[in-house]
Amino acid sequence: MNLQSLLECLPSYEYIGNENPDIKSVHMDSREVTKNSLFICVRGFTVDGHSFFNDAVKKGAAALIAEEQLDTDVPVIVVKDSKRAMALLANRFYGYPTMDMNLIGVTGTNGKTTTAHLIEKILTDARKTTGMIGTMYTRFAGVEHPVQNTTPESLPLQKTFSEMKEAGVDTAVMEVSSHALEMGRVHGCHYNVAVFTNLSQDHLDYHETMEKYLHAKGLLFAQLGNGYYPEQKNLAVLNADDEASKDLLKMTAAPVIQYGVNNDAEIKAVDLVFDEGGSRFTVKTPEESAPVRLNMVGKFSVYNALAAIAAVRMSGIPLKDVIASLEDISGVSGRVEKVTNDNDPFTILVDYAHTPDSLENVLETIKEFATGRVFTVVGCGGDRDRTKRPQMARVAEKLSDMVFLTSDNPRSEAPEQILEDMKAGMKNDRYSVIVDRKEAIERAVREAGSRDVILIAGKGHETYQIIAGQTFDFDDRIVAKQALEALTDDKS
Ligand SMILES: CC(=O)N[C@H]1[C@@H](OP(=O)(O)OP(=O)(O)OC[C@H]2O[C@@H](n3ccc(=O)[nH]c3=O)[C@H](O)[C@@H]2O)O[C@H](CO)[C@@H](O)[C@@H]1O[C@H](C)C(=O)N[C@@H](C)C(=O)N[C@H](CCC(=O)O)C(=O)O
Ligand SMILES: Nc1ncnc2c1ncn2[C@@H]1O[C@H](COP(=O)(O)OP(=O)(O)OP(=O)(O)O)[C@@H](O)[C@H]1O
Ligand SMILES: N[C@H](CCC[C@H](N)C(=O)O)C(=O)O
Ligand SMILES: [Mg+2]
Repeated sequence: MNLQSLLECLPSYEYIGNENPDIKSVHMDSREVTKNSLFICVRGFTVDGHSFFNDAVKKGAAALIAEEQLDTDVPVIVVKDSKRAMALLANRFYGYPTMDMNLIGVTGTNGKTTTAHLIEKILTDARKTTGMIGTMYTRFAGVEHPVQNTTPESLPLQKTFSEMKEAGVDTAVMEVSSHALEMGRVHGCHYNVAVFTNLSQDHLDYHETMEKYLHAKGLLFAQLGNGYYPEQKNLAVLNADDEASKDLLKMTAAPVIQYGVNNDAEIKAVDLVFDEGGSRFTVKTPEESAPVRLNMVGKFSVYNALAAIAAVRMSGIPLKDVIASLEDISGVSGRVEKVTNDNDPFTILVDYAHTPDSLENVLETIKEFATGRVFTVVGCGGDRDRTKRPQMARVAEKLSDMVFLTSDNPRSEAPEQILEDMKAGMKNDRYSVIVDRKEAIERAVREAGSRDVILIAGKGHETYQIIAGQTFDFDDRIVAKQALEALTDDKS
């Protein structure tokens, strides 16, 4: 595509000159620039992409997008906000790929990854060609690609959509983070369905207040088509039991369907019975009712299942098939994942709870069925919301017999300081502070007795730990298994 044609998507820009090079690729990282490409200079949180324009030109960039005039021989197109411009350019360069597929976006504080997986499972069982973008990976055409963000920046995102389109993807399911919505990463994505899981405290380091955090989530619903045209099917799926839905309802012009357990909802679970392995309930839709056996524990899993049922309403998949798919799932990697076998002396669960609300939900579920003591190994991420630290510690203490406060991903922060912040939430002394996560897990395993449950929270599927900016191999499940084996070896 030639430069002038590419630029047609921008509402305004400044470009003195009339060169019109053919643009073969678009990049936001100078290290990835190839010949005859367009390089977009982005001012980041860490570095300013403008400082790499010379490198980009040396590597073959034929034109630059920047927020200021740059001293170079190639055309420089000056825009007000290069990140916003990038979203529009990426969409145009890759041929507006989301116009040619169904796109389901899932947002909310907790449950996005899980709900997205449930939706993906229902759709693939119904023989739809699906794509998935989220915290754990980007997955389509049978291949998983590693990711850096839950929702990627617009340029890699639109590239992925175009690859999905090429691979014949009919429906893409994606997690949409509040950061992505706020920063415009999903600007220009054509959503058919937007799903809201819930809202509770997280990310206040970035959003500052719960109102602004909710506003960011609302952007997904505001971005949804308005449903005025019958051929343009759109649906907003809201959680009737979450207060925030009242605001989200006002932010969308699309038709709305609500799901819930307590309040009135079109998709409602009634007669809930919980057990150690999951739950049984009856799901009621406007047309029919049907029994469900869910093999994922806790009330929060029921909400995720209801959200998934509502999200696939427009796909035409019969409810009985939807339920069969949900009943076939025993969980998502790193979410309430059992490390131990039935004949082990106690139970070890690895879970991705990294907010006060998710930790509370998972611990309440564990407590309901635990016949022994509950031990919790937990930390908080560095360079993230500090105010959630004492809250998470408090929740852990309230619902556990013993807490091992330890490091999560300290990132650039001092682990000891994060633990100090957590300690501020503790009201009694039923806890130990063990900075090294491996040691903390080993201690919990050594101290657990028969029938006890150890919850290792916060890192779930993660296979790494980031300490002082460096990434090390670390997997809670492997460390726990090794600790358990060491224990068995000691005893024999
Ligand atoms: C705070 C934040 O959102 N940071 C994101 C941002 O990084 P940054 O601003 O630090 O980038 P930077 O390193 O300053 O680089 C600026 C520009 O210079 C370019 N560059 C850089 C070096 C170089 O040699 N050449 C070059 O051209 C970079 O490609 C970039 O275009 O842009 C990067 C590329 O898109 C993101 O990967 C990165 O996410 C980081 C990893 C992150 O941790 N983000 C979190 C806060 C986040 O977004 N989380 C949400 C999930 C939240 C949830 O749980 O719901 C998410 O969607 O992931
Ligand atoms: N609907 C829910 N409500 C509250 N907590 C939940 C819900 N679903 C899952 N959880 C808890 O939250 C944890 C994270 O779940 P999941 O990974 O699905 O959320 P997420 O929204 O994708 O998180 P992230 O923001 O990191 O992408 C789970 O391990 C579980 O403890
Ligand atoms: N998407 C979340 C994941 C947090 C996972 C936790 N292990 C941590 O590192 O804080 C975030 O980026 O805030
Ligand atoms: Mg996720």
